[in-house]
Amino acid sequence: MHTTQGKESLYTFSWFMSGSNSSPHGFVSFSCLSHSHTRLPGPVNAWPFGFVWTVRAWRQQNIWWIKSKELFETHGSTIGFRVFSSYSILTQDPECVRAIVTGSADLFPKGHLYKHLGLLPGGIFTTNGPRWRRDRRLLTPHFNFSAVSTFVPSFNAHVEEFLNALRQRCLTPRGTQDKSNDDRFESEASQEKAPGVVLDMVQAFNRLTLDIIFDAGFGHDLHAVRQVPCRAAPLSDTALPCASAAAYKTSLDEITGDPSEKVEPLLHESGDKESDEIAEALRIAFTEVAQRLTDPLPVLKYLPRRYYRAKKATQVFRRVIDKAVMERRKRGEEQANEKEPGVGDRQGNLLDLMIAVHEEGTWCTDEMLAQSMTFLIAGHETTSAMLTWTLMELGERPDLWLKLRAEVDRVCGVSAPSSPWPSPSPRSSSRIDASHVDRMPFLRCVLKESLRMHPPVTIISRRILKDLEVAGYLIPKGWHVGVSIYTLHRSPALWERPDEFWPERWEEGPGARGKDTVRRCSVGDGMAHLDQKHFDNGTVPSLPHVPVSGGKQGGVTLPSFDGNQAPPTQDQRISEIAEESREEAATNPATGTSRGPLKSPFQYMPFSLGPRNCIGQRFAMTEASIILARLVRDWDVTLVDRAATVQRVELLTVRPDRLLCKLQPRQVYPLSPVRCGARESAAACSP
Ligand code: HEM
Repeated sequence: MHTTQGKESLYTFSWFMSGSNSSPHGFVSFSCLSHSHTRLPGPVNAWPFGFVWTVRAWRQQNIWWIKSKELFETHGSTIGFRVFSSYSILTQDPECVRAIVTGSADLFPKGHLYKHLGLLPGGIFTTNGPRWRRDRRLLTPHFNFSAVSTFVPSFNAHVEEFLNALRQRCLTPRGTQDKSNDDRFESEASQEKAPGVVLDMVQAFNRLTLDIIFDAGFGHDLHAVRQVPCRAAPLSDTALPCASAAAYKTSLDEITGDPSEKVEPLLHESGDKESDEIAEALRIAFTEVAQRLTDPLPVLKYLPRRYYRAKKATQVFRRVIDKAVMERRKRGEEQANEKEPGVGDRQGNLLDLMIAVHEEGTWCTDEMLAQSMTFLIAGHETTSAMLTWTLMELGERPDLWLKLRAEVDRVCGVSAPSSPWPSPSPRSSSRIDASHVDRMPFLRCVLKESLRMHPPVTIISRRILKDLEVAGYLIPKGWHVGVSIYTLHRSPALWERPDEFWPERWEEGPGARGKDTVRRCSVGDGMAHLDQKHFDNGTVPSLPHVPVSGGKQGGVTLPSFDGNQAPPTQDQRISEIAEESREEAATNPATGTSRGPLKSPFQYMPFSLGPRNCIGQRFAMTEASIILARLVRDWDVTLVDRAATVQRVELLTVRPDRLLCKLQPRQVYPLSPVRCGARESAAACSP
C-alpha cells in the first residue's frame, strides 16, 4: 500500500475540497507541506495556490465539466491535489464512494467550507455532529412517504396555476390582457387564438418550484409563476405537434428576434409583490455561494460590495420568514379551537415544525431562519434544474416524448376536449396523484436518466476523520474527499453509452414492477431507506443531549427518541444499498443482460447516498413527476433553443443558462376518447 501520511497543514483553504485543518488564528501557512501526496496521481499543483487556481479558471470559462472528465481519463479514477497547503482527493471510484457513504456521518463530516458557504450558519445542510443529527431527526418525518403525499394537492394546484396562465396567454389576443378573465373566455370564440407562447423554461420551472417550496415550507402562495416573462409565438408556425428535430423549423431569431413582440409576464395580474424580490434575493444568494466555492481566500466574502449584497439578500429572507411566522401564529390563534394540525397533516408544514421547535427552545431565531433559507435554496433550484434538463432531452427526442405521453394518458386518463383549446378552468380529472405517479415507470426512468446525465449537484465533499484506504493508497485523516457525481455518472467504465440519453436503461423486467414501485421512486436513495426506515419507525440512534422531547408542541407532533437504540452498522448500511441496487439490476429488457444498468450500488448518486443524502429527494421526485406528467399530457412543447447550443451554468447547481421553448395546448389526442392503452396509444397519439 502506498502512503500519503503526513503532517496536517495549518490553514483552511476555502475551496470546496478543502478547508479542513483550520488554524485557530486563520493564518496562511506556506511552510508545512510535508505530505507526500505525489504518489497519488493528479494534476500539477502550481505554487502557491495549488490546483484551485486552475479549477477557478476552468469554472470561469465554464469548462470544468469537460476538464474534470479529462483529469480522470488521464490520472485514473482517484486523483490527489493540493489546495494551498491542504491536500484533497477527488474520486469517481465506486469503491471510494462506498467507503465514504457507508461510514458514519461523524467520521465523514462536511468540511468547514460548507459553513463558509451558508449565508447564515446553523442550517441542516452545513452542520455536523449532534446538532445535525438532532435536526435531521426533527425534519425527516416531514419528508417521508406519507408527508410528501400530503403535498401532492399543492403540487397540482401550482402546476395548474402555471398551465392556466399559459392557456390564458394562448387564448388572449395581444394587447387584451387587461380584460377580466371571464370576459376573455366568454368571447373566446370571436378571438384570434395565439398559436402558443414562447418562454424560457429555466425561469418558468424556477418560479414554479419556488412557489411550491414556499407553499410547502410556509403555507404561503407567492404566485411567482405569473411573472414568468413570455411572448406569443409567431402565427406562421402553428403546426408543431411536439418537439422534433425534423419539425424544428423556426429559428431562434424568428421567435425571439421580432422587436414588436414585447416580452410580457404570463399574467398581468401580479403575483405576490414579494415574489420578484425573493427571486432576486435567491439569485444573489446562489451567485454569492457559488463564488465562495472558488474564492482563493475566505475573507473575500467580506469585500464590501459582496458583503452588502449578501446581507441585503439575507434581510429579504429574514423579513419574509418573520412575516410568515407572524401570519402563521395569528392563524394558529384563530384556529385554536379547531382541529390541531400535526405532522403529515397538510397544515403541519415546515413552518409549524419550526415554530414548535423554536418555542420549545431548541432552535433560536437565527437557526430557524437558517433552516428556512436552507430549504428555500436547496429545495427549488435543484428540482427546477432537473426539470429543465429533462425537457431539453425530451425535446430532442420526439419518440421518447410520445412514449411518455402514451404512458401518462394510459395511467392518468385523457379525454380530448371538444375544442382543441382545453378549458381554462381546472378540470378535476386533470389532477395527478401519488398513485398515478407510482404507476408510471417510464416517467421514473426518464427522470432517473436525466439525473444521471445532468445531476444538478455535481460534487459533494467530506472531511475524513480516520485514515482511509482508497485504491491502494492510505489517505490520512484530516484530508478532504470529493466525489465527482457528474463524472461518476458518465464514466464509460461503469455505463454503457454514457453520453446518450437512454431512459430504457432503467426499465425493469416484467416481474419487477409492483408494489415496491413507490419505494423505487426514490432515486438513488439506497442508504436513505435505511435511515428513513429507522427514522420512520423510531429506531434511529438517539442523542443523549438532544433537548427536544416527543409530543405535541404548538400543534405539531415532535418526534420522540429512544436513546437505547443501536445505530446501524456499516455492514447494515452496505447491505441496504446493495439490496437497493440488486433491485435496480433486475433483468433489463433494453440491454438483454441480467445485470441492469448498475455495476455497483455506488455508481449512481444524484441525491448522494448515506446518512447525509438529500432529505428532500422524495419531495423532489414526486413534484417533478407531477409537473412533467401534466406538461406532457396537455401540452405540445417545441424546443426553440437546441440542446447543442445550451450553455451549462455552474453555480451551486448545474443548469442550462436558458431553454426557450414554444408551448401550445395539445393538438392531437388519442383516437380512443377516454383512455388509450399502452400499445395503441403510441400510434394513436402520433401526429
Ligand atoms: C432534483 C432535486 C434535488 C437534488 C438533485 C438534490 C441533491 C442533493 C445532494 C447531492 C445532497 C447532498 C449534498 C452534500 O452532501 O453536499 C443534498 C442534500 C440536501 N438536500 Fe437535496 N436535492 C434535491 C432536492 C431537494 C429538495 C426538494 C429539498 C427540500 C425540500 C432538499 C433539501 C436538502 C437538504 C436539507 C440537504 C442536506 C441534508 C443533510 O445534510 O442532512 N433537496 N441534496
